[in-house]
Amino acid sequence: MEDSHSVPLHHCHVHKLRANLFKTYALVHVLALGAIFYYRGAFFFNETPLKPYNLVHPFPWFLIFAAEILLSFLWILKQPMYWRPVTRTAFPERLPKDEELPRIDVFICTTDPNKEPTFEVMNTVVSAMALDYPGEKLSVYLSDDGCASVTLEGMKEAWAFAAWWLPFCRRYNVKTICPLAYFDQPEEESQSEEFIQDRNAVKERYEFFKKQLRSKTRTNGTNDANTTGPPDHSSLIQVIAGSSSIEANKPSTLNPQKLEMPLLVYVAREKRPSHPHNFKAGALNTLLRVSSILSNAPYILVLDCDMYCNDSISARQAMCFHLDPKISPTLGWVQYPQKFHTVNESDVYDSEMKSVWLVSMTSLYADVVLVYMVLSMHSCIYETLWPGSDGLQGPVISGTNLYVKREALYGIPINHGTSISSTYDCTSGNNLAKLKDCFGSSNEFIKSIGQIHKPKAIKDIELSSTLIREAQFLASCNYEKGTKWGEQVGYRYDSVVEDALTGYFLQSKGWRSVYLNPTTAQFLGSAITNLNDQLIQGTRWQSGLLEIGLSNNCPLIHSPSKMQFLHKMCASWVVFWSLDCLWSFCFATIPPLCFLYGTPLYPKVSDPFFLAFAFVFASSRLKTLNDTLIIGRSPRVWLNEHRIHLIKTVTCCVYGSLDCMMNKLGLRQANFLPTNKAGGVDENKYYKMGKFDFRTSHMFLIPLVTLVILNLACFLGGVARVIVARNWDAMFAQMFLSFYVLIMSFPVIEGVVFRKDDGRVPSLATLMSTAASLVFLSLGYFSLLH
Ligand SMILES: O=c1ccn([C@@H]2O[C@H](COP(=O)(O)OP(=O)(O)O[C@H]3O[C@H](CO)[C@@H](O)[C@H](O)[C@H]3O)[C@@H](O)[C@H]2O)c(=O)[nH]1
Ligand SMILES: [Mn+2]
Repeated sequence: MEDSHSVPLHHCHVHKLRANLFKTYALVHVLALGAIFYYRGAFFFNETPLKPYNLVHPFPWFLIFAAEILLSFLWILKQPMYWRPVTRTAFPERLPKDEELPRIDVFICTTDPNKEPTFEVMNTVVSAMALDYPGEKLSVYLSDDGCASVTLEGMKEAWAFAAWWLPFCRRYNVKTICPLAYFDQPEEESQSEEFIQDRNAVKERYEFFKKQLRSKTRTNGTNDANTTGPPDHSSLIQVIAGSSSIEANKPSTLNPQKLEMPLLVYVAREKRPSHPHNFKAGALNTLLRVSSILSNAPYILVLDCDMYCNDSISARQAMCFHLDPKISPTLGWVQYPQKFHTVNESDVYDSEMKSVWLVSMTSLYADVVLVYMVLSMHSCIYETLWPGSDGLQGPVISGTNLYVKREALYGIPINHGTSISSTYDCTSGNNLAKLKDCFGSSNEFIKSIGQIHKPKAIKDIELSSTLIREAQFLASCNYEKGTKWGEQVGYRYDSVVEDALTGYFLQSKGWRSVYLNPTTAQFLGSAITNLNDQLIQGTRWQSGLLEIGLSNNCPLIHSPSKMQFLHKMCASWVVFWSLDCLWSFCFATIPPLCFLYGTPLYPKVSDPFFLAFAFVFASSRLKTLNDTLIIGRSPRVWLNEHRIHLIKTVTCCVYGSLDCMMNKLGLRQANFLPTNKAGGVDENKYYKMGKFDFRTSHMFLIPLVTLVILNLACFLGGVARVIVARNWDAMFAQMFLSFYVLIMSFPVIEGVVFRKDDGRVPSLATLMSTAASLVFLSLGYFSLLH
């Protein structure tokens, strides 16, 4: 052990030059911001107004100024994200021997077999079992919130297939450990005879596995009582174990002497209509408790059912950080990015979320800044959020793909370190009573806390009926009553983005995290490739984030907090993201209306202030284009990312904020509608063609189409007016912006006017939006021309 620690297990590279370049760039933009504020402010204070002030109504000027101030405030909040960019590398080959590695529990959540196809979910399960980690130290738990028999049956099939798959992966050092992904790849050539034979045998077994699952889904997938009515069932926990029949026909080469299979456990917690079940957070907390009495690993890999382990090394990479004595006392989690295997080149919905995970650190020297000031409704978020926050105190929990420390989730204060077993000793009655108030009444659970770091061989667990009964008790819906689960212990319940809430809460307690983005994608998921689900998901996120922002958990005011001020700023920007809709609505309506009615809002081309706007516009466009090209994407991808952000800002941000307000006022209950991963051929056909699929609710279409029609009308009318009045100098900025907006909105215009297929914007939505834009036009007429 001594030896293995003399060389570092990981390396952290700080990009100082880039940070400095970025700061310089930001400074120039702040100066431009100052110029713009002066230009706007002078309107209210200057006795002899500069041109074109005498032409302008104070009301739109005031609104646009307010929008710019809000925008600048939000922009400032996120700046620290770029001040210390870092890149990390792990050296798993330097880890101590396998015997010295800690145990890992894998938690996978699924909820609805109709939306989350069982075969794909089981591929996630098998891929997690196949991680390159000692089998006796790995346990995989699946939480099935749907309590569907097809899922339980699927688990048994998965175990049986894993008994073939794992030895195959180990023997031939297979890197792509998800069977679905592996067998989708072209077959490797020039392999040994033995390999080819084994691969064919495993492939045959895989086809059988697939057939079994598909037929089970057809026969009982949708007929389950629990997937139709409200959930009402007791808890069901089963340790999946193989039978000897699966060994039949297995080639002897795939029967190694020393292969331990990981423990595999199916958990469906109790659900009753009268009890809130707190969605995924509730499911994860149940898994925390159930696993504590079975395997009780100190580290937990959390996965969504739609995210499989693509490569085998992630567990060892993560341990390079968790086992580094320098950082491990405060290290809460190691976060990997979410990458997707279902995205295509054009990726019209930016399903890949390039801005969050992908944009390479090499482009961190610049950012979108004042573009917001001039660029009507575009919220072009090309930032590198997670890599950047790693340079502060670490990325927030991002739902899936993280190796988190069990202690951190239990709310155990940092620095207990070695004394955890004595602090959580339940032999003293007084102590025990206190612990029960916090963690609930299970003695077994409380005993397990003190034993987190004690070695425990999973195979030694005596899977007695008493233990299973205890696990069922831990998974019952009354267990958390009167305890601190969901408030101080486990994942938090007060937001549907439980990941961000829990992450910020832990960071405020002093836990730190790291972001690891190795070249080979460690996890791959199925991205949402239809507009409707994108908008539903976006609305849920915005509602959940604002819920955090407007509560005591808001990172900016939460106290006491061990978050640095700069980190608090960035976290606050994330939770107030939905406020983008306020300024974007102003920008989407006021400049075009003023253009139509001949009211200039921006400096003349000949005015030096014009330069400030023009500089910001051009430099930020070039910067974001550069970001896209650097990660190897085409300019078309850049355009698409703008477009989808435009759409989401005027839909998800608006409805997310409304949803949050209604939750707060008690008019609505929080809801976590899982996204549909079953996307049929028909649903994906437009995505594959690189076209938008407007088959979504009118609620989403109307604000979007209204704004586009309004901008189109204003552009046409405004240009006519400029031609007549010959004031292009004063109106150039607005004319250019309207034109830019139209280019950006082209898919919507196409969906309204040109498309004839079923993915077009329905006529009713167009009609209602036209009526709404007429209202805006008349409002503009009365306020600007009267
Ligand atoms: O009542 C529920 C609802 C959802 N889930 C599971 O939660 C996961 C995420 O749900 P999904 O429909 O895939 O939502 P996404 O919007 O894709 O999830 C993102 O956003 C969530 C927060 O809203 C995070 O928890 C996720 O990790 C993150 O990937 C899935 O495995 C679901 O099966 C449950 O277990 N119980
Ligand atoms: Mn998902």
